[in-house]
Amino acid sequence: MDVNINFFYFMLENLTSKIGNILGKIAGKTRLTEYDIKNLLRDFRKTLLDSDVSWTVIKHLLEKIREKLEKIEIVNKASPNDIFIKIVVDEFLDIFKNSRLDNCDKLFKDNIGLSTILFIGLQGVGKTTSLVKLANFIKYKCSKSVLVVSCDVYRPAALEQLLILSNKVNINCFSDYTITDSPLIIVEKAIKYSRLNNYDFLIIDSAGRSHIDNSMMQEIIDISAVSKPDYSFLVVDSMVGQDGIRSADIFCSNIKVSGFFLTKMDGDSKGGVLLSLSFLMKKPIYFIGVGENIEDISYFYPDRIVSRILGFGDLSSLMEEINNNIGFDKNSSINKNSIINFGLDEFKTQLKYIIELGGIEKLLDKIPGGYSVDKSLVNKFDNKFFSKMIAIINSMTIKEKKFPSLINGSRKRRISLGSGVDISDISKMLKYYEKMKKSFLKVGDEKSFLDKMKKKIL
Ligand SMILES: Nc1nc2c(ncn2[C@@H]2O[C@H](COP(=O)(O)OP(=O)(O)OP(=O)(O)O)[C@@H](O)[C@H]2O)c(=O)[nH]1
Repeated sequence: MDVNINFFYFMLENLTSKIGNILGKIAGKTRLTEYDIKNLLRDFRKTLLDSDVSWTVIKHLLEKIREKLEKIEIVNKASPNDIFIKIVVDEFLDIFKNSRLDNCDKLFKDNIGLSTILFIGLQGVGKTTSLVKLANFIKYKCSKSVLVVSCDVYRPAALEQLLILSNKVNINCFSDYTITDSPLIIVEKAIKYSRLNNYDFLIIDSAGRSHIDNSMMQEIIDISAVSKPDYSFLVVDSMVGQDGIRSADIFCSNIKVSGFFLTKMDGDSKGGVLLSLSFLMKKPIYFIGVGENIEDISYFYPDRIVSRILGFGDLSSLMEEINNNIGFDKNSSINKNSIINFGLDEFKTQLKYIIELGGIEKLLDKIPGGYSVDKSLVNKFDNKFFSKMIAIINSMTIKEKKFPSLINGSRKRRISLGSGVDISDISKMLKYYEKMKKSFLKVGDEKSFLDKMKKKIL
């Protein structure tokens, strides 16, 4: 198990995080001059802009951070780096203070009678998928009965999509209405049906439009008036940047939105939209969507998003995923013996982990600075590449796997025949293995900035 930690250190070793670059400029200083602060904030502004944080939020943050930096006397062992990070993280977490809803399943577990939840949002943001994700969450995690209904009368495919998705996870979908029924009639019928059948939750999918217009808004206001939702979740696509903020503003000024469901957080989203939404709308983020599957729903953990925005990656989620998928203990320490005994069988296990965790691209997405890694480099290390290396190792004898230095030309020819790969690939694989082992040993000794940051985050 210890080897796993070293493996991730190996991944971190050659990467630089955005914040790491900024802090590099003040490393070793005992105090910050006015000039340092000016430069620090200028670089930091760029980091925030790159992370899709809106200008109003940036201005607020820079002001607060400047104030604190100017006031702070650097005492004892605290370095300007540590102080700067602490101030920034505190400010970010302050913006997310409404969103610390770790126990929001309690909200659903504690309901009495019928509760209604309304899903609203623009077309294609992931409304229907998120609605079924939440229905599934409430049914299976909170042990409550759930009915879903679509009142999108404009697109027959909308009902069909909801039916298909909800059937997949055995969630009941209300469809006892005619095509001439208006959205309000459908909602009234669904509420009546839910009450008669003692459902705990009714989740309503409203029609999405490509842009907000008056008739759409009026329809949602009317649905909201009829269904009197206990929660109205505005679904926002985290990839859309500032457009998401503008539409959220219009929704929030017209109807009572309880909070947000941010989708597609598994994509290239840099997290800034969440910060902007939280600051500008002053409403909590309840859930995030982290994939296309129904199980891909997560509570919103502010600290994880903060580390993503700052370019530290999403190490906590990554470690949790590893834990869930392969029983990895994040508290285990680096053990030199396990690195020294790191043979090709252990190497194969690491390769399998990468495949199980969704490939190198998914991993990079969550480690510090990972998103900034050259994509063409990432493409070279796709799952095909890892599977090829596994096939090579599978064609080796036990002795060869333990003592790879035994693998000479004739052994390579035999392995090449057995695994169906070129001899050059075997040499490449052995080189890669040696490099990884060396890095493990080296990183095991180092206390680099990223090592320290990793500990702070985990
Ligand atoms: N990667 C990823 N894809 C998602 C996520 N949530 C939804 N999607 C995808 O986004 C696309 C649109 O999702 P829908 O649920 O149809 O979106 P919608 O808002 O209901 O769309 P309309 O019904 O047209 O208004 C689908 O391909 C979903 O699989 C997510 O968290 N991650």
